[in-house]
Amino acid sequence: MRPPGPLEFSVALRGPLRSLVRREGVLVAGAAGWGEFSPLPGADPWEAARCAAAAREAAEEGWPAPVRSRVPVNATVAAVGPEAAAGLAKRAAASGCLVVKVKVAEPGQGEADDLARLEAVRDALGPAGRVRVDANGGWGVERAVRMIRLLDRFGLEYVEQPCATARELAAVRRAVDVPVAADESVRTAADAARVAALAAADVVVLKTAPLGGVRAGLRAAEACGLPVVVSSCVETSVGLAAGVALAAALPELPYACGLGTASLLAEDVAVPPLAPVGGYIAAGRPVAPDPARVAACAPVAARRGRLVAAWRAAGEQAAHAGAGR
Ligand SMILES: O=C(O)CCC(=O)c1ccccc1C(=O)O
Ligand SMILES: [Mg+2]
Repeated sequence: MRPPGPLEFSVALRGPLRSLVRREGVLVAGAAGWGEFSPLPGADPWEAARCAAAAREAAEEGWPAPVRSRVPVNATVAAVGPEAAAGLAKRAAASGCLVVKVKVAEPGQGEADDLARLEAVRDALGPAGRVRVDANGGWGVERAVRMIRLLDRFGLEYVEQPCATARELAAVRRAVDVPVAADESVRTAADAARVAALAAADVVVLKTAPLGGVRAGLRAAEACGLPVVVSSCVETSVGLAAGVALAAALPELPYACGLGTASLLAEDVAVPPLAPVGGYIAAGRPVAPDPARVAACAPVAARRGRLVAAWRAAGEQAAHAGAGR
């Protein structure tokens, strides 16, 4: 039987994560299963090509064998007010997830907002909880050093992408005791090696879609020789399965992964969603879209066809560039 053609989806987030309010893309089927193509808004054509390569790998090739049966995950808290942040952290803890990543350095907010949010999350989790922060490159070096020292009152597991560039990350890392994680600074295996060569990070965050797939993620981990955290781009459960496959195949996995993001979407294409139970996502569960859910997640009529066209263009670009290979 011929696999169904690419299926378009458009789903809102329950609340904004930075400027991200909606995720759109296509689900593609192949001999190995299902892949998701959903580059983040603002992805350049090369990144979109790597996203297409990741989707093609998922659909056509499948993934390397897992070396663990389950993947620990963190909960993700957007730059919301302290009451809302405490509520989310309590829900995470009650579900068995004691690691929470908190967004900081939100444009338009100040130090007091970050401090209040961190205090609320720390109080909600209690001493057994672990808290990490993600600035998405929003601080300069001086501000980062100052904020990291202030926020470390609440005990930071690490600080993700405090500044925009790898050189700035290195300067921050020399000045603070809190481990530094590189996210936006790593979109290729070469980037991962450069972060390591610059001593810019203690931890590298890897995302399967912008890297070009699970195998590309394994190569990036090897290229840097640093501990890695696998994180999502807030994909549907089909895309999250690739992140789980990477996390499950890595030789070492010392940190909880940012893959517990199905709950950030208002709707999903799979039943049940690929969500954590007791703080872990089971590895190796094949995820296929549910036809009724896909129909419910279809883009409005006026926008149909646009996402398939983007997928085809990115696929051609990937074939030329050898993305993900
Ligand atoms: O890592 C997590 O906890 C969730 C994923 C996340 O934060 C994220 C989601 C979409 C785009 C960027 C990011 C990011 O880590 O910066
Ligand atoms: Mg990040």
